[in-house]
Amino acid sequence: MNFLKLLNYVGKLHRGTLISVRHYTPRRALMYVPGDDIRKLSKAFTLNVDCITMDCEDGVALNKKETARNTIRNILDTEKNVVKRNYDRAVRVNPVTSEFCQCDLRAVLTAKYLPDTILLPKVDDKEQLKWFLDQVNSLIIERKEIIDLIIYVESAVGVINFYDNCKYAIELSQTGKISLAGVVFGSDDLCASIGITRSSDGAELLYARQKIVLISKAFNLQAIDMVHIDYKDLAGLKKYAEQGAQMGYTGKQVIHPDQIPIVQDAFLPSKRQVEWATGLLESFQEHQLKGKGAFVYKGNMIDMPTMKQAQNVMDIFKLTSSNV
Ligand SMILES: CC(=O)SCCNC(=O)CCNC(=O)[C@H](O)C(C)(C)COP(=O)(O)OP(=O)(O)OC[C@H]1O[C@@H](n2cnc3c(N)ncnc32)[C@H](O)[C@@H]1OP(=O)(O)O
Ligand SMILES: CC(=O)C(=O)O
Ligand SMILES: [Mg+2]
Repeated sequence: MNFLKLLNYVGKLHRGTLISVRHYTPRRALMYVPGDDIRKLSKAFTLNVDCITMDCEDGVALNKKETARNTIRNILDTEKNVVKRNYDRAVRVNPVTSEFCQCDLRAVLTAKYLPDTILLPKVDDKEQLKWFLDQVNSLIIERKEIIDLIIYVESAVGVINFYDNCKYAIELSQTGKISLAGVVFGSDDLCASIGITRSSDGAELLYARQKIVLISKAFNLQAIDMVHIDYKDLAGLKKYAEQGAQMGYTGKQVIHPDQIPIVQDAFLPSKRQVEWATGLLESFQEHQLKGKGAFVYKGNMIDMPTMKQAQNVMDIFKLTSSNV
């Protein structure tokens, strides 16, 4: 059996943990750019980054909210950066509970070219999602495009309601023009919501960090890990990025260009991992044909669950390597 047939075969045995939605947009690094900062916006579009998030929310001062949404609208109205690009063009609007959300949505969703993705911060409950999805669907009802939605978990209430919120957003998005694709862990707002003081090892965030990735994967959603605000600490960033990838996160938020390559490397399986997975899958198939469910590969006992882990590595590699 050749390798492609083998992959199809194991694919039938195990549909990867990742994404059963209509398409997969890699978002290893999701980079914020304040929507009112033209210099940074221009620079962002020259960078090799999976996702550029033009921000209307917390990276923008209260007295610059209008400037930010108008600047983003202008960018969306121009053809530049629309074709021949391999980045996700996203907008983070203000939360539903703010006075700005409706104006942000109107500005962004009546533009000549729609963003690929809308990020909705501070999602606490189903009522907020209902209001938001009604607004979006009414604004883009006549448009051909379908937009990805990414929601934020960043409050005590948001963490508690997270499962129900995901379920509800998926139900609602099945009938509309916006489709839930992922979740962002907003660790800084969560610290503020709970009264957390950050430590160097992040132990105080572990429960929420694990709960968010667990529930996201239960719904086949992308999970995007926390921001590393000490943006000059690239060693610390690498450690947290690799840890997030090990935990099952599919990407991480970044705030500075220097953070991009470290994060994008961490969320793409390495050559060594791909070789390990490829060899394991081949060996698994050979042993299956010989009637052996458990065997030894590189010193470890392998059976079906390890084969599925190897398949995950290959799934992530195939889904994200298109952007490399
Ligand atoms: C918790 C949250 O909500 S996180 C999301 C909200 N926060 C943000 O969006 C912050 C985004 N980041 C930033 O604004 C900036 O990186 C800061 C304020 C942290 C540091 O900014 P600076 O002091 O300008 O950084 P620095 O001088 O190292 O920048 C180097 C170059 O990268 C550019 N740059 C820095 N950050 C960004 C960015 N996020 N996007 C695009 N370009 C950027 C700078 O403009 C500069 O380019 P230039 O020399 O051509 O002007
Ligand atoms: C990224 C973000 O919004 C937060 O950490 O609160
Ligand atoms: Mg936040």
